[in-house]
Amino acid sequence: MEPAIAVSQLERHFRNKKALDRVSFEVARGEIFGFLGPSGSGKTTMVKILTGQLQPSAGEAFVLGKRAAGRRDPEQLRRIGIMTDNSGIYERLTVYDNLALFRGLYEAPEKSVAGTLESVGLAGEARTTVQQLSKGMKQRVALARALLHKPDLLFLDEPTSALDPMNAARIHEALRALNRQGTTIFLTTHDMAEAETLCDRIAFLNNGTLSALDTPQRLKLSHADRSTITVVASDGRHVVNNDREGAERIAGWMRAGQLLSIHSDEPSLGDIFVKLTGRTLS
Ligand SMILES: Nc1ncnc2c1ncn2[C@@H]1O[C@H](COP(=O)(O)OP(=O)(O)OP(=O)(O)O)[C@@H](O)[C@H]1O
Repeated sequence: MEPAIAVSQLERHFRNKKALDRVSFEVARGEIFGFLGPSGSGKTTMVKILTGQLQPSAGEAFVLGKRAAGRRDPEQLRRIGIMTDNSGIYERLTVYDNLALFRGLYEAPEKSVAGTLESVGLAGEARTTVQQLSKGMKQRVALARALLHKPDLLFLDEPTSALDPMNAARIHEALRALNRQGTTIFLTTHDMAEAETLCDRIAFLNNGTLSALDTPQRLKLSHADRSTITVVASDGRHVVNNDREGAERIAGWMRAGQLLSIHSDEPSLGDIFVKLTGRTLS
């Protein structure tokens, strides 16, 4: 099956600034793919190119088999969903009326409004005016709008930025449910925890170039320090060498019934980003 997204040697220049520089990657159908990078690294520029809002300066990008050409293709727009921020949500309309408006544009069935509100946990707020909602709820209205027509591919630019953990978790839950039903998800974030819990694979973007692309697990394993092991015994925490002598010490704690836990020294995604780029993610 052709990939959901195929990007090859993509570049975007703004005057003398290279926002994206020879970026290549593919996103398989059914994946949740995370584009991770600090502010100004080029994440939004990539989303804009893939959703037809911006023309690339060089290279190619294909979305659901069609070239992303820097113009809005109505047929393609019906197959993708885009959630960038809350803009485009009408504050003075009710939650229901906001979605009903977009349902008309997408030619989605009438019952899709209630079903979508249910899926993002807003069924009880259908008659509430948007301006009365909390920030987290507004963000869920924006998500509902992007999901309404059951897109094959969903683009999310910082979907949970500035949300409290509870609201972020609600959005994550809705995204997982959608993904289980077959929607491919491309999300940008600078939140490592979000990338790690949600994404099948992640790409690290730094100054417009990709510096790594893999599953969170493989990235962590490939950068793990295997020379030491952390042991928690009943007398405290110990770092032992990963060798014969270390094994003897661990066996000693086990024999004495004092071993509580053993951990390999895995770096966090943030640590790996710093190691690869010399920059932090925030
Ligand atoms: N329309 C534009 N004109 C000039 N420069 C731009 C334009 N859009 C983006 N840039 C520049 O391109 C670079 C990448 O910007 P982009 O918005 O893609 O980053 P980002 O990773 O999405 O950042 P953030 O996380 O802050 O949203 C930045 O240096 C930005 O200033």
